[in-house]
Amino acid sequence: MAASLSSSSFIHPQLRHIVSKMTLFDTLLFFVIHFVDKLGFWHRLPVLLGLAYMGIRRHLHQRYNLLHVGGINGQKYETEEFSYRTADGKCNHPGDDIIGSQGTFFGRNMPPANSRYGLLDPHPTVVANKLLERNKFIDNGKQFNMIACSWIQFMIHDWIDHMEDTQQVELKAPDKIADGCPLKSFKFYKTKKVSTGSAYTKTGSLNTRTPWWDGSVIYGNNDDGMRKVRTFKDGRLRIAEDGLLEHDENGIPISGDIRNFWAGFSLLQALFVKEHNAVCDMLKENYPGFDDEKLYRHARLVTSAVLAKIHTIDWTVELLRTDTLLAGMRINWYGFLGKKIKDLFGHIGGPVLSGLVGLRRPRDHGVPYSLTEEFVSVYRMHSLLPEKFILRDIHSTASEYECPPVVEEVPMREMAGKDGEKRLSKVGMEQMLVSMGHQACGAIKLWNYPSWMRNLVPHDINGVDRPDQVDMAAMEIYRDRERGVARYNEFRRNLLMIPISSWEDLTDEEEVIEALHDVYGNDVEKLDLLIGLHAEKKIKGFAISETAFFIFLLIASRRLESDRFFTSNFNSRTYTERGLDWVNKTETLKDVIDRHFPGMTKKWMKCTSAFSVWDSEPNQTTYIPLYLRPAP
Ligand code: HEM
Repeated sequence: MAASLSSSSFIHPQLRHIVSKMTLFDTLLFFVIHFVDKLGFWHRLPVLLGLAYMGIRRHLHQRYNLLHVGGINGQKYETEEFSYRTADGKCNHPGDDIIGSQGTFFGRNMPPANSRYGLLDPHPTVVANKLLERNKFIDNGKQFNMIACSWIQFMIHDWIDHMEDTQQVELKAPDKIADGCPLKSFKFYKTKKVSTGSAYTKTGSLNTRTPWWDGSVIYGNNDDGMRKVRTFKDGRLRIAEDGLLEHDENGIPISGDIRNFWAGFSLLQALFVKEHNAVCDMLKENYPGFDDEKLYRHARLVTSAVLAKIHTIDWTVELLRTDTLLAGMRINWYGFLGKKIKDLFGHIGGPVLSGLVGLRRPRDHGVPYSLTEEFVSVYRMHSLLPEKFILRDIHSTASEYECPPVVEEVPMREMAGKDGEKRLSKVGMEQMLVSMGHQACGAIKLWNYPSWMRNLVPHDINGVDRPDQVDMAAMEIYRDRERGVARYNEFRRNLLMIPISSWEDLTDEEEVIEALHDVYGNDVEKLDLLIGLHAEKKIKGFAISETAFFIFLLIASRRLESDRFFTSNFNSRTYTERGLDWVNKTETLKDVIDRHFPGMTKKWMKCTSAFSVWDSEPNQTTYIPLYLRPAP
């Protein structure tokens, strides 16, 4: 029955072979989303129907888009003995101590690319020059500010980084375009390929960060990293007198992850060190018997949960600004019944009614937790970064909510690395935060890749400048191909999306169609993933493409539901009564800013979320309950 359904002419011919592997029930569910996709309107459905569409899609992705890479080598352990987040991410999965720890494989959301194209076809520098190179900075309007841009780098540095090989590769721009390239040739380390023992992918790559949402960006990814950042007194982390990160004798910040740091990123690290230390103080006051270790462990649990919560119900909601996504993200945390019911009765009735957080058992859908190659690729969002950072005067007499006057426009290169740290220490945390709040970040579009990143000094894992500059735009194209990430159309098919058959299916912009034609001819299969994600017509309110969103839909939930500390151990026994209370009472980044800088948002922030441009209008009150809202 399922086989005959999958050969139905209703299904796009290029999706039939994928659907033929589904169960009858899933084939029927696929029919529903495929029907809606053909009409192209899921995002215009009323909230409840939009949620149903997303629910079905997520279910199908959980069944067909989670692939484990590598063996399962871990040991059983006593979960009771490890009721805290370990330094290297071990001992989180209840049945296997290694899953999700530092140095484990990136998983996959689809088999490695089945591409007939070579690593240099078309040459990455040609793609970078003709399709990515920024002509004129395009911003994101009022939707997303520089705090939002730094936030996602902050999260990336919590979750993912590829282990490098010791061998380098050199990319040389072809003669015909070399003059237009900031670097005519450049060298970088290959991604390290490790044999996996898996049938469908002989080699894979390793994640040097712990993929759990465990705050490793401030706590480090292993024992050494953790020791560097702790004071070993009262659970607290190291922080300088001025509230910023401390630095080593070479001027490199001391924090959990310091690769490719810049002022906005290290500011967020400092803010969450403050948060951690404030949690320690609160715990110490309430539980005077706790020693340094106990205070540290509990404060880490609480702070990591605050990070995850802000990302889920504040950052993502601004990234994907629609009522359906607002409802969806709140359901992920609080469930359909909402915060009030959950606060009153606890987690009742399963993931839909009460959310993923607090589930009785972690759920990995039969595939051990990891973050995936495809997840890394859809988070290639360097176009969020502007050319200049706009520093503002917070001592001006501008009245409430007015945009404070500009003091200086600083080239982003000077805000990065050690120079950026010096700037930040002169400016101070408050001026930096208010300035970031008032500046829109870049839009994820073609021809908007930061030009200063096309000859960038990258850092090694210790935050030290590398001798070879790189053209990041070209390198990103190379990286996806090198790692066997499917090109755009294959990627869509694997995500059960309707593939494009002409450039006109991707975009209405004439200029873009012409440029795509110039680089890829008529061959839509050749289109690189990064370019497709940047060129795709966006859903109203979405700062990212729909294709990227479907990976998020799957992985954002997975980061919560697979983690013991967000599910079976999200309780007062593990977090303490007061610790859990702290998480429950913190809803947004604004709450954290208000805690550490009282008065700042009152004076400078007019909008609702600290991630939108601060002088923009607050969200309008609407009296229609969220779930009953009509189509946008
Ligand atoms: C000043 C800010 C930033 C700098 C200097 C920077 C620099 C870099 C560098 C040098 C790499 C390694 C490239 C490679 O070897 O393949 C990288 C990787 C990456 N960056 Fe950034 N980046 C910045 C901000 C951001 C932001 C805002 C995002 C937004 C999501 C982001 C997302 C990523 C991702 C997803 C990777 C791939 C990681 C991996 O290969 O595992 N970065 N970045």
